[in-house]
Amino acid sequence: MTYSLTPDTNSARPQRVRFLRSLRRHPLGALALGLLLLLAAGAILADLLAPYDPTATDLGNSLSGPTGSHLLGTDALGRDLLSRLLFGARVSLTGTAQAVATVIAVGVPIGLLAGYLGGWVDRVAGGIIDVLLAVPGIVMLLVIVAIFGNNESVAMIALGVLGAPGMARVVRGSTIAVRNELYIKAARVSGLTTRHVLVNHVLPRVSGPIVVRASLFAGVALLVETGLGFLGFGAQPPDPSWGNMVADASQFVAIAPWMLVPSGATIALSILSFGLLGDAIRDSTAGRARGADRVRRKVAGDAKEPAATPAQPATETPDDSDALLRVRGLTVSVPAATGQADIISDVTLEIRAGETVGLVGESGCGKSMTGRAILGLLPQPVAVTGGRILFDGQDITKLGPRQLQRLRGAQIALISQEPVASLDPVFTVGHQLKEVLLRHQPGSRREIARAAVALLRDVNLREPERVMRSYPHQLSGGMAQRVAIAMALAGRPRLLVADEPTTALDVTVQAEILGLLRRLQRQTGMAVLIISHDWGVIADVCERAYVMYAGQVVEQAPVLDLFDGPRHPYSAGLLGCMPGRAARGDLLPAIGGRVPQPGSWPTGCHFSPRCPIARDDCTRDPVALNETAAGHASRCLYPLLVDEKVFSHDAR
Ligand SMILES: Nc1ncnc2c1ncn2[C@@H]1O[C@H](COP(=O)(O)OP(=O)(O)OP(=O)(O)O)[C@@H](O)[C@H]1O
Repeated sequence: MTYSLTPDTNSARPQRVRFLRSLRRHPLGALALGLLLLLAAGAILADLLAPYDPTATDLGNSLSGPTGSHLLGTDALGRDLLSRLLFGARVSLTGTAQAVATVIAVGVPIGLLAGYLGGWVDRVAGGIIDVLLAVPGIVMLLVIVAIFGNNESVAMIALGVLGAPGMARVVRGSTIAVRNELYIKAARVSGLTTRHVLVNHVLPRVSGPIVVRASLFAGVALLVETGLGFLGFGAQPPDPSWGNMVADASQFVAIAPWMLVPSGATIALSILSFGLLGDAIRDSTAGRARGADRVRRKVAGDAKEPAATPAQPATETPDDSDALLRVRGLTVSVPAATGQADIISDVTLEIRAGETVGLVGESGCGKSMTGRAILGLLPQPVAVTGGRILFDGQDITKLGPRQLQRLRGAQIALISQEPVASLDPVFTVGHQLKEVLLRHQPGSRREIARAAVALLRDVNLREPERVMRSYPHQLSGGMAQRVAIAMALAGRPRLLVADEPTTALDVTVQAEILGLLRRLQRQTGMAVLIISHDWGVIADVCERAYVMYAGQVVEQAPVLDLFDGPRHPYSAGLLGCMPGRAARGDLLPAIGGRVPQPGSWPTGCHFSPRCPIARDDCTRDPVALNETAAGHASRCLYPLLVDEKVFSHDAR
């Protein structure tokens, strides 16, 4: 069944209302908009409003100032200046509109694609922009006018093309900023096409700078149009344009200076109005951006550290033969001065269908990069440089962008630690949820809306209909995370990657979200990879866990085995740092030092410089991940020397 949903106009309306309201704080902007609308209306209704034929001469009444019958006076041939001004507006404003439309049509797509896609597209766009910027604009325009006779439309379109690099640069810069926002990544992960994400999510966010730039460019275009008219190009006498009216007036400026006032003042006021309007729009969009930042800061500021919760029984370690996801020897690198630096190295892990597996470690160990590699979402210039990621037998590292897009959302989905930031602030929850549902399942408008409400109910959101109508900033952190989970589930994924899903939430909400994930995992049978630095989260929901340190998996085991008997000093150290595991009255132990940066990993065991039981041979050769018991492996040469007391608070 095919159908289309009518766009959610709710989201556009508040923006318009906000802009109109903000004009109240910018009386000059409002005045400018009013004047421009008046001029446009005058041009459109010139046939009705003009008191005289603009070309009709009356030699007995030439060069008169303002009179009762000629409100703005007459020119040297006795033609009515008001009528000529109204008809001339058609020529001048049409030329301006042509240039502005061209600057938008050429500059915006180039800027969007360059900013969003980056890489070679950005480089090619940069080259085109540089070439266009090197062209001397006015000379080019005169050449074009000379070639195309007096076809002013061609000249104004050419002006638009010459102005496009400026627009492209503004759009590119704004797009790069928006591209890194979490909700754009979330939209990509949910399987939406690049075109859809660009048009529906990026474009609305960069529309402010586009309108500002277009408004300022309109002033320039009007100046150029009237300049061409003044030089005798474009509309030819007796037809009026504002430019040729100025040219006519300049011949009689000594004997009839008034004649210059109507056309000159109209041009000056119009250019000024475009500038003032641009300023007003800029102020209004800057206010909106500040508002969005405040919401984001509030969410981040409200975040509290989660607390530990009791462990659940672990299951047996699965064998890898039927694993849904098999990561084998994965290496991810970034270009560096010395060639390339590995960010993660030789990571091997697996997750079976229906299993919940944890990936735990300090900040900077490479957990998120592992998750992103699984989703095919590594940020440029980071890239997979070794190993395989087999999802249901298919190597993800070999897939092209389109195939990856089909996989994301439908097969593998993501939820992140910043739920509000992962939703587009411009659209209602309902709009975004329906958009993702529509991507994954056909259905009538009514069916999709019903499915969206059902999904929100599934994630325990009370009053789902009200939530559908809400904007992201109207949701609490917990509600936003439930919405993000609903969106991730919309494509019925077989694997869910949850990157720190509860870090930004307070303790009570964290427990609710973990409970929800457990229930959904049981109901849907999907596999879940939970990335966290918090053992409490791992213990609460995971059956097995992988401990990462400096880009490597250093230990893997069922969660209970890890808690009972870690076999790597790093895991032991991390577990020992948990407040709940220290003896009453004791200072908390700590692991001295820091995680080494990619490119400066030590030879041999990466953890050796911080390890209290390290020996000489630990720093000699790379250490392999060896099985210490069934389903339990450690990258340590002395796993049996490890116990939780290898660290003390003195290590600080
Ligand atoms: N875009 C990037 N380009 C180059 N290096 C990066 C980039 N993003 C992250 N890194 C580096 O990769 C390493 C691993 O980062 P990653 O985000 O995977 O760590 P993490 O364990 O998930 O930590 P956190 O919990 O803080 O996100 C870090 O040393 C980081 O500096």
